[in-house]
Amino acid sequence: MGVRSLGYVRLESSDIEKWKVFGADFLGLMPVAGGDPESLYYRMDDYPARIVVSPGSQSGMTALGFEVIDERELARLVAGVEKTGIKVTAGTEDEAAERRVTGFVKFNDPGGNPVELFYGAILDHVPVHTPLVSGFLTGDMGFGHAIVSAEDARGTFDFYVNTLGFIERNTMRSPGGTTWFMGCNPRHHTLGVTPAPGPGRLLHFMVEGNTLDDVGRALDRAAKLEVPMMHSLGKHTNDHMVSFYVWSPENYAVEFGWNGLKVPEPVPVYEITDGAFWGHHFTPPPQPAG
Ligand SMILES: Cc1ccc(O)c(O)c1CC[C@@H]1C(=O)CC[C@]2(C)C(=O)CC[C@@H]12
Ligand SMILES: [Fe+2]
Repeated sequence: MGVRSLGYVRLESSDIEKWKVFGADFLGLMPVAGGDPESLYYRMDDYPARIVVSPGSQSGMTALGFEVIDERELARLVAGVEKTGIKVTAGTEDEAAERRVTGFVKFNDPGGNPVELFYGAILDHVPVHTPLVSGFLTGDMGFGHAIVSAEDARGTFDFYVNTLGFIERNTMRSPGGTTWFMGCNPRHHTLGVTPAPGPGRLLHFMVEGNTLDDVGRALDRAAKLEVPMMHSLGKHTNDHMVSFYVWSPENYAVEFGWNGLKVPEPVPVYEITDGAFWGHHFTPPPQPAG
C-alpha cells in the first residue's frame, strides 16, 4: 500500500512578511489561524493547513508530509524504514495537534530530506475560500508534488520505491545526473529526486489550479506583485502540465500548474529527453536567498 499522497509541506522562512504576500496574494491560498501564533497556515481544501511557514533561519523545508491510510499502515512502514537503518522519531501529542493529524512520525530520507508520515487528518468544515483561484486540485491526489535533491538520487529513489511504496513514472537525464519522478496516486508524479551535492533540499513544490484561467491569473498576480519568474509558462513532456515557476522568498521554487496527466493504473516507465514541449524558459534568482 505505502504512501498515498503528499499531504503537506512545512517550511521555514526568515522573511515571514514577504511570505504573507507570496502565500495569500500571489498563490491565492487561504490563510487560517493555527497552533503557533508566529507561523502562517494555509488551507487549499478541507484538509488541515497544506502549507505551514514558520519563522526561522533555515529558509527551506522542515518537513515533507506524506499521508498513509491508517495507524496499522504507519506502523508497517516505520518497521520498513527502521530496517534500512534510518532512525524514526514518533511525533508527540502536541506536535500532532499542531499539524491537526491523529498520529505521525519523522525521519530523514537517505538524501537527508526531512520526511513525516501521518494518518488521520482532522478535517476543517469551514468552507475553503480562495477568491483568487477557482479551486486547487487535491482530493485523492494530495496537494501537489515536490522535487527534492539528494547526493545519491538513485539510492534515495530506491528507498521511496522499495520502502515507502512509490512507483516509478519516468526519468530525465541532465549533465548533473538522472532525475527520478515517482507517483503514489493518480497524479503523474508526487515526488521527484534530482542529484545535487550537499544535504537534501527542496527544489520546488507544485500546486495545481482547476482551470487554465487560474494559471493565467496567477501569472498576472506574479507580474503585479513583482514575484520573480524562474521558468516562463510551458508544458511538461512527462505529465503534460501547463505551468510556470516562480522563485519563493527563500529561492526554492513554486510551480503553479493546470491539467496535469492522471495515471490511474501503472504504465511502463519511460525517459524524457527535454523537460518541456514549449516554454519553461529559465531566469536565475534576482538576489541571494533572504
Ligand atoms: C522536467 C520536469 C517535468 C515535470 C515537472 O513537474 C518538473 O518540475 C520538471 C522539472 C524538474 C527539475 C527541476 O525542478 C530542477 C532542475 C531539474 C532538476 C533538472 O535539471 C532536470 C529536471 C529539473
Ligand atoms: Fe514540477
